[in-house]
Amino acid sequence: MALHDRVALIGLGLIASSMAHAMRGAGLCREIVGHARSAETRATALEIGLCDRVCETAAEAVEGADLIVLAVPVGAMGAIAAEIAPHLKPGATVTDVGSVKQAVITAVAPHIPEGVHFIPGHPLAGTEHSGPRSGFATLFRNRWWLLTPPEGADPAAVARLRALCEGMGANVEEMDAAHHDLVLAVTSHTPHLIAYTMVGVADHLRRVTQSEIIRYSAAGFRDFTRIAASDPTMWRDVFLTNKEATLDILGRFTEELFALQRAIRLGDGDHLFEYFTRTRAIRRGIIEAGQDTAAPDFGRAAEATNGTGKG
Ligand SMILES: NC(=O)c1ccc[n+]([C@@H]2O[C@H](COP(=O)([O-])OP(=O)(O)OC[C@H]3O[C@@H](n4cnc5c(N)ncnc54)[C@H](O)[C@@H]3O)[C@@H](O)[C@H]2O)c1
Ligand SMILES: O=C(O)C(=O)C[C@]1(C(=O)O)C=C[C@@H](O)C=C1
Repeated sequence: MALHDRVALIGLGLIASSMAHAMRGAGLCREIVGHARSAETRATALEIGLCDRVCETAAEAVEGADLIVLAVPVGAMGAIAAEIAPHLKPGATVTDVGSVKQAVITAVAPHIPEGVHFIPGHPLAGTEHSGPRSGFATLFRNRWWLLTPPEGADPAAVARLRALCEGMGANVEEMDAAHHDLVLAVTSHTPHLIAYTMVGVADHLRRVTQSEIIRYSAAGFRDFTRIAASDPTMWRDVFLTNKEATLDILGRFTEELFALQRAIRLGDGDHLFEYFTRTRAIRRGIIEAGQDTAAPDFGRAAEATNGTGKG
């Protein structure tokens, strides 16, 4: 079931390499051409069989491709789009996998020539690892893949991309890019910032307590360290480009944190108990819905901000 004959992967890290494995495994394309900036990554991609061919430039890689996947950090998307634009085949589809959507659209869309489809996307799946060796075929299985097609996008091109994502095991949902950025600020971006901060706090303490932080690391903190080991370039770009929504959610987070801090100081056990009971119910609800690994609750996130995106 080859949905696209030739797929060009621009950037050969965790997401692109997982796509290569998944597309190959399911026979979703005939040929995979790849490009990465470094010669070392290109050599690795060939050595482990990620791509049929690798090219030194992105422009070369997209020549004749039916589907082009931009799988580089969000801040690098615009420059890549400018470079590949003159080389895109009429009728081809360009998508991306960036964690932020509005900024990618602003950076990429102006470069896409008439007759080429641009359908932004974001798989809600990942790990703290990066690079061409970190990918695996099942990464997207039972996870969401959000598409944010612009108004008037070609339905056939959207359907083909949707089928590709589904062929890799993902559940596809379409949504507006601004809504995407708000939802992800709640479910992914702010949680990452909190993890980075907590590990930073522990790092400062480590200087006081020597190796105790490492030695007595409990499960909760270990989970934070996994998240905080994620790629610094990728996450720098996420916060720089999803600034407004992240600051909105961070403001709400800070208010709630202060309320909990106050309850602790005042010995207000009822407040703490009620709060923790509510959060436990949310976790249980997610598990009962069978979505413990995959799904943010899009409806609830919108409601929490009055559905306006501004709160
Ligand atoms: N890691 C995750 O959990 C995850 C999940 C979903 C989406 N994403 C998004 O997918 C994209 C790729 O992330 P990844 O985890 O595969 O990253 P990665 O670090 O594993 O790979 C990134 C690739 O982009 C290349 N690259 C970096 N800067 C570049 C530049 N300036 N110009 C050209 N190429 C450049 C790197 O050489 C590498 O090949 C990002 O936009 C990220 O936001 C990541
Ligand atoms: O599991 C992880 O390591 C992730 O952080 C993956 C995760 C997420 O927050 O869920 C991170 C960023 C992406 O854009 C999508 C998925």
